[in-house]
Amino acid sequence: MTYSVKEMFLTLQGEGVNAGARAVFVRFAGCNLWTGREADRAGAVCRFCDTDFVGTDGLGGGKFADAAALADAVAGHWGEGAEARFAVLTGGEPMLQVDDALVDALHGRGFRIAIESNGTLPVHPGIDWVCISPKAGSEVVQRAGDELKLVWPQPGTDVEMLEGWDFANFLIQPMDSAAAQENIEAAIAFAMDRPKWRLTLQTHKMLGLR
Ligand SMILES: C[S@@+](CC[C@H](N)C(=O)[O-])C[C@H]1O[C@@H](n2cnc3c(N)ncnc32)[C@H](O)[C@@H]1O
Ligand SMILES: Nc1nc2[nH]cc(C(=O)O)c2c(=O)[nH]1
Ligand code: SF4
Ligand SMILES: [Mg+2]
Repeated sequence: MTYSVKEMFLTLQGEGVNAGARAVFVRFAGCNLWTGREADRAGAVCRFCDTDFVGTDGLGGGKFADAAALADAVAGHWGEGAEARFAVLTGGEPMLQVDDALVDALHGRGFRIAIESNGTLPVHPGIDWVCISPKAGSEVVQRAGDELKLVWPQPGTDVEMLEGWDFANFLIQPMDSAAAQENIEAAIAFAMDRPKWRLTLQTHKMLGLR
């Protein structure tokens, strides 16, 4: 199958338990919770997205004809060295495109695979690190994984229900917006109130990384 990728880049994972890890990011085009067009944002299920995932015109992006071509490009971004190869599949919503062939091709090139998903589609069982970020007003079907990363505040979130899901780590991430400072304070208060959760920050934005 053909994969549509907005952009691809080598950086440090900025968020979550793996923050600080060298990783190739693959940003798939398209999402099922927003078209990506500003005109549609107010009416979307997910209205706070900080990312351009429309089209395939970003740096390192494009249409990849098959899994081998995409995995070769990921390996090219990583460069020499077989140790600790790490790829993060994000978007957009990566589970609209990730399939057996891609998981096998990345594993075949020695990559540990992480995913950033909204959880509305089941995550591929071959993924090595599953990060789910639930969106208020959506139906999350992927209720197990390595980290649940809740962007905060999101009115309408049933926090007690989330706490019953089968995740190894529960993370609270302040929403980046015009109200970023208030949102940081709200996320700190959340973590102070609920010891099961830990604060995570978008460190790449603070460090000037992609
Ligand atoms: C752009 S999304 C792509 C992956 C997937 N669609 C998802 O939502 O998890 C990557 C991560 O950024 C988070 N995110 C998006 N907009 C944000 C914002 N304004 N502030 C903080 N985190 C945000 C998402 O919740 C998700 O954890
Ligand atoms: N450095 C860096 N870390 C990230 N963690 C999650 C990201 C994403 O947009 O999915 C992201 C990103 O875009 N850049
Ligand atoms: S689900 Fe993820 S990619 Fe889609 S609009 Fe929301 S934050 Fe952006
Ligand atoms: Mg991002």
